[in-house]
Amino acid sequence: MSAAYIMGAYEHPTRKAEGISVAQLHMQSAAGALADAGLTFDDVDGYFCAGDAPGLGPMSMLEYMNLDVHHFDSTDTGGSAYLVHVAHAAQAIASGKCSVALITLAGRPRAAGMKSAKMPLAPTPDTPFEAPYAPSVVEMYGMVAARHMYEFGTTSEQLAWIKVAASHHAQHNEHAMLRKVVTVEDVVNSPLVAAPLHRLDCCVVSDGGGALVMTSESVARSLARPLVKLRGAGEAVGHLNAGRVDLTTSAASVSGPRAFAEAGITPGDIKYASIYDSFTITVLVALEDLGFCEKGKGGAFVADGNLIAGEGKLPFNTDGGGLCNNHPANRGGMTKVIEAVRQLRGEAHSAVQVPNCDLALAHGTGGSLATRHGSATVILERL
Ligand SMILES: CC(=O)CC(=O)SCCNC(=O)CCNC(=O)[C@H](O)C(C)(C)COP(=O)(O)OP(=O)(O)OC[C@H]1O[C@@H](n2cnc3c(N)ncnc32)[C@H](O)[C@@H]1OP(=O)(O)O
Repeated sequence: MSAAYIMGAYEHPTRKAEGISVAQLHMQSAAGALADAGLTFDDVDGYFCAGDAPGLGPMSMLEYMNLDVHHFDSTDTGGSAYLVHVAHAAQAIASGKCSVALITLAGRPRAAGMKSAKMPLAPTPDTPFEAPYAPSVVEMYGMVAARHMYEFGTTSEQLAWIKVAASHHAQHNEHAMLRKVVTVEDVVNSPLVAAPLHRLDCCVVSDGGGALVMTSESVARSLARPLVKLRGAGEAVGHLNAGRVDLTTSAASVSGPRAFAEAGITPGDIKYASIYDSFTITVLVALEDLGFCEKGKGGAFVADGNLIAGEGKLPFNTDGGGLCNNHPANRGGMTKVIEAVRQLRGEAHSAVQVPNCDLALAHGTGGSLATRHGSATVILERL
């Protein structure tokens, strides 16, 4: 496959979008990413969005943004969709369908008063055993955490370290929703939302958006921005219903190895990792499944600050992640790629910038690990 590069990245600064529509958030994010790349709306010939886009997805947004594209894609795998889009944009660029691909995300659940952790999941054909109980998403992840504790002895304190690390990073992010540094005690003493997960084990509810611009190699080399190349990508859908009960292994165990094989590297080569963090347990399971540690050893791996930039072995989510910074539209995958791009360009906050960051991983999860879910992993390289 010929090379594709992420040349523009933009995270909308708002966290509460009063008086601004979802379509406007998409468009403002797109404008930010294009300006970052040094391109304009007229340069875009490929467009990617998911179910958060208003109206009929690409049809409505192409009209709204007055884009004339040769190729579009509205694959929706929840929070992992935007990492799938990165991979699909690269394929479209490689096959000559487009040379400047725009990917956008936006939403305003906070302004709309939605607390998805407290809302019952809509019944779908693939959740026949769970739907009758009308669980919320955090209750589904609570089951995963409880099972991980039962199988491997993982503790609430170990999970709490993930929020602690995110908060250490968020204190430096002027846009982060939660900038207060928290302790393990703060997390385990916060109210239980769905046992064993506490309020501070959860991501924030935020409004906002984000966008990425991917280009062909020839366009990339004509721009005055650092070259961030897609080196490998993997995607997978996990099904955990119909009697198959393994709540502690996710589809990251498939998407991760696929991405590493394509990139020709191993987890030990990764200098920075953006890991989808709807809840602390989402991170822990992904770290194991991506191969950063053995299955069952995630608790020990994340403890004692191992994910904190400058202190631990694997700096993660240095923008504060969904746990503290931003989980726009209740879908965090886009921000995972954006912070990885900042790290590779050397544009992360100086307090959290990883020295010589040349290889980064971004991982997205969509859906619920306790049932069906989509995983997408991308490995990015700074040339
Ligand atoms: C694959 C996937 O995994 C897909 C997904 O992405 S699923 C994830 C989708 N998103 C969610 O589920 C959102 C999860 N979070 C929530 O629903 C809510 O934040 C929550 C239920 C955890 C808390 O809501 P709440 O109990 O009503 O708290 P709220 O009244 O808003 O705030 C009370 C305090 O807690 C704080 N707080 C709220 N949410 C917090 C959070 N996530 N972390 C830390 N503190 C939080 C507030 O800042 C506030 O602090 P002060 O009293 O100091 O002002």
